[in-house]
This record gives sequence, C-alpha cells and structure tokens, in this order.
Amino acid sequence: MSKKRIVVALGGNALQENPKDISAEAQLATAKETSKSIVDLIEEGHEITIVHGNGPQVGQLISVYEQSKEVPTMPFPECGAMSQGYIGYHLQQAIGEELNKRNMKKQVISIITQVVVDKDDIGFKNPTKPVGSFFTEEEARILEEKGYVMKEDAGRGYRRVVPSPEPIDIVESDIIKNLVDSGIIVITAGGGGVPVVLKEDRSLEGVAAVIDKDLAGALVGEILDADMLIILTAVEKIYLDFNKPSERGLDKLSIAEVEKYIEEGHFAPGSMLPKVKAAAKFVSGKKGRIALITSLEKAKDGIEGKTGTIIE
Ligand SMILES: Nc1ncnc2c1ncn2[C@@H]1O[C@H](COP(=O)(O)OP(=O)(O)O)[C@@H](O)[C@H]1O
Ligand SMILES: NC(=O)OP(=O)(O)O
Repeated sequence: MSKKRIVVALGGNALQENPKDISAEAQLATAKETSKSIVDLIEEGHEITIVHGNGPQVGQLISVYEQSKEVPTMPFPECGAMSQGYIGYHLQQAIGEELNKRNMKKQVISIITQVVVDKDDIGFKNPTKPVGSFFTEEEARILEEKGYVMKEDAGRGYRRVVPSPEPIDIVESDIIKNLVDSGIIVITAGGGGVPVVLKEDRSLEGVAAVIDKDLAGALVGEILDADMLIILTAVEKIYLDFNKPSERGLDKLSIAEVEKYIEEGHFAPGSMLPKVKAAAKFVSGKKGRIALITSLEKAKDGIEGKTGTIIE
C-alpha cells in the first residue's frame, strides 16, 4: 500500500465513547484507545493530520455557563476554543504516549484554529448542527420553552441545534502546511475550527456557530493537497435505508451516486449528510482523491480496501 497524505476526521465516539459518561477521565481514556488506531496508520508510513468533532463538548460547556449564577455566560466562539483546547490536549497527550510506547520519534501538536465563514451564510438563519447531550422528547419541549431550538438526531434522541456555516478558509493554513510538510502530526480545526468572520478592516470576529468538522476536514485536505480524507464515525459503512429492514451497506460511491442518494433522503441531516457532502467536496477538488467513511476500529482495514464506504 502506497504511503498517503491523509486527513482523519474523528467522530464523537472517538472521544466520548459512552455519551452518558462525559467526564474528563472517560474522554482521556477514550482518546488513548483512539490513539492506537491513529498510530497504527502512522506506523504504516502514512502522513496523518487530525481533525476532530466537539459537538457534545461545546454544547456541554455552553450549557454549564448558561446555567451558572456565579460567572457570566461564555460566548460560543470562546466555548469552541475551549473545547478545541481540552480535546486537543487529550489527543496530543494520548497520541504522544502511544508514539513513545512504540519508540516512534514523531512529534504531535494541536493548534487552536480559526476558520473563516461568511457572515451572510444561510446556515445562520437555519440552525442544523446538533450540540450537547441527548434529551427525551419531554425534556426537549421544556428546553424549547427556554428558547433553544431542539431537533431529533438520527433516531438517538433530541439535541439542541445551532447555526453551522460552511468553512471557507483557515487563518492558520500556512502554519499547518509548514508543520505537516516537516513531518509533524498536526491536530487542527478541532470542532470544525472557531468560526470567525473577516471584517472590513481585516480584523477577525468570532461568531456564534459550530462548523461541521467533516466539512472543515475536507478544507484541511484541500489546503494540504491530501490524497485521502478518512471520516471515522460509529458505523462501518454508509447504508441505504439506514435502520430499516431493507438497510444495505455501500462499498463504493461515485459523486453522481452521492447526489442521487442525497436527493432520495438516505442520509440524516446533522449526522451522515454532512459527512457524504464533505467526502464529495474533497473528492471533487482534484482527480485521484478518495474519501473513506468507516468506523475507528476498521480504519486500517478500510485503507486497505477491505471495508468501509469509498467515495471516488
Ligand atoms: N445512511 C446512513 N448510513 C449510516 N449511518 C447513518 C446514516 N444516516 C444517519 N446515520 C447515522 O449517522 C451517524 C454518524 O453521524 P454522527 O454521530 O453525527 O457522527 P460523528 O461520528 O461525527 O459524531 C451514524 O452513527 C448513524 O447513526
Ligand atoms: N463540530 C462538529 O462537527 O462536531 P461533531 O462531529 O462532534 O458533531
């Protein structure tokens, strides 16, 4: 298998394996497990850059601040940056330890990343990104009365949804490229990056939103001119008729098929839909690129073409 430049987008289960245990200890333990699969890929000789989600964490941070009577509410971009910081710290420590255990001399660093969005993005008018914990329908109705927008999330319960504008550019892109070019494992655009808008005077301003990390992963892949985007989530493959008796897994998808199946409504918004869109976007950027959607445990088999869904 030829050595590839790969962007790996880590899903929620790579960080909070059990959504009911959101403690720092549990997240660090999960990050240590996740690191084994990541370092397996590095050991194969691939150049790996990591993007990770923050949906549960950023939502939990926001609600803690909103409920506190002692401290002022912390704005969304700051909570996004905090989530990048502590998730990056867990992954950086876990991957570093796994590299040491295997006597590998590679270095790993996480970067607080700002991602530019359009202030007029349609996503600001229509919140779609699920964040925070899962609630029952009854709990969701009470939260709606407090002014939250709540939506059902792919059959798993109700979650708060927030605006999710498209990522346009990465402020730190040159630094990321230089680090990756010099062989460093970079953790970047965590939680899709802290969303910022570029003002007329060229200054940046954080905005209340959460960018989809898979779309941010596609952008990181574009900036690094990566060969492959791997989206690791809780399912081994993409399915048609997901969760229905007629469910069937897909091994390979062309861009035309992605568009057809999106049209037919096979991919849930806020979960699988942004993943297939991100994969298609990355692959459409340049001939020869491929995207893989599979589970963390199957990442190595997926790269070898043994499982997962390939988009090409
Ligand atoms: N067509 C589909 N095929 C596979 N999974 C799907 C499909 N539609 C929705 N899903 C759901 O999407 C989930 C992945 O989205 P999500 O949990 O938001 O990702 P992340 O791993 O990034 O946190 C899967 O675990 C599955 O429950
Ligand atoms: N920001 C983001 O896409 O997070 P999740 O993958 O955790 O939803």
